[in-house]
Amino acid sequence: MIEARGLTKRYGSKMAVEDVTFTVPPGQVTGFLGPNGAGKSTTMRLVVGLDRPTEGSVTVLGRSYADSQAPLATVGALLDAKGVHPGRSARSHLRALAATHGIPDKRVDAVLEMTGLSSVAGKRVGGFSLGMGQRLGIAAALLGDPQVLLLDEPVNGLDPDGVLWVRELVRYLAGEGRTVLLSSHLMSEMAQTADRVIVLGRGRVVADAPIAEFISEGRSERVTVVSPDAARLASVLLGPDPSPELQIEPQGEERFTVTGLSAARVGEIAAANGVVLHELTPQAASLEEAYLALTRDQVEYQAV
Ligand SMILES: Nc1ncnc2c1ncn2[C@@H]1O[C@H](COP(=O)(O)OP(=O)(O)OP(=O)(O)O)[C@@H](O)[C@H]1O
Repeated sequence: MIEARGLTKRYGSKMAVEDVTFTVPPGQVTGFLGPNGAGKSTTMRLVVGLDRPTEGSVTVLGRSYADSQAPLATVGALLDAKGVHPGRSARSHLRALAATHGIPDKRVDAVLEMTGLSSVAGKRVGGFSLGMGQRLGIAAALLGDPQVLLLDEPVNGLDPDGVLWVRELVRYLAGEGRTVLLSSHLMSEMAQTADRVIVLGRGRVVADAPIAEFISEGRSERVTVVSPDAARLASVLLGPDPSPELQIEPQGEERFTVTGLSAARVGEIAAANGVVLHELTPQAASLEEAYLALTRDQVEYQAV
């Protein structure tokens, strides 16, 4: 469990994180989302004590990280995969890290195996691809067999197999009762990995909810309709006095989308009016749509 209460971090006049309060529960994967510069990395650094909050507090398993007796066994973090000496091998990097934290060498071999790096463990890290570097960062995060994992953009640079591997790994770890906080800009991946999401915008929490609730909130159902009699059906659906929630967007001569009516209702109205339907497809809202709608006004660096 991670608990942030009124967490605030100012760099000079720049407010990176402002009055952030959230709980990351154990046994689940929590996605951490937000536009560039929203404050995700700063928050993660505050969790592991790499930075001190200007105000507020954050605890991991009920204690501040600085008070932790065995920090690597409490929190495993992937925050910057580049912080490794390029001349060292993957194994010697992990062994050095293990030695300074009193972790036995056999755990190094176990995490090399878990992250698929056993065959390249003796190679210089400087020659690693971006994806191999990410795997090594994840191996280091797992070294202390931690109860809490913080992974900042873990799938960055991974190929599709690697992305799937991270998804299965974090789901497995959460299934064991661990706390997992994961940031990513890949929304489709996040939708398949996370149980809940916390969204930051300009340093503040703008959403904190189970993923299904976050996706469905405030978004009405959308239905794609294809009919050889599309124009007539559209005007029947609208009726003489259309409600403001009902929207019809033409997409060519025979196709349109309806917002504000269920697929069942559209089908019933079509049947009652003798309109032939070739397609009637409810469109599920996506995490990406929900995220973009929420963060439209929260973007710090916007292209003009
Ligand atoms: N050491 C620092 N000194 C000054 N400003 C900083 C520092 N670290 C972060 N910031 C600023 O704080 C804000 C939040 O940055 P942060 O890196 O936490 O965002 P982020 O959500 O992780 O973004 P990204 O998705 O781009 O990684 C940004 O405006 C950033 O420029």
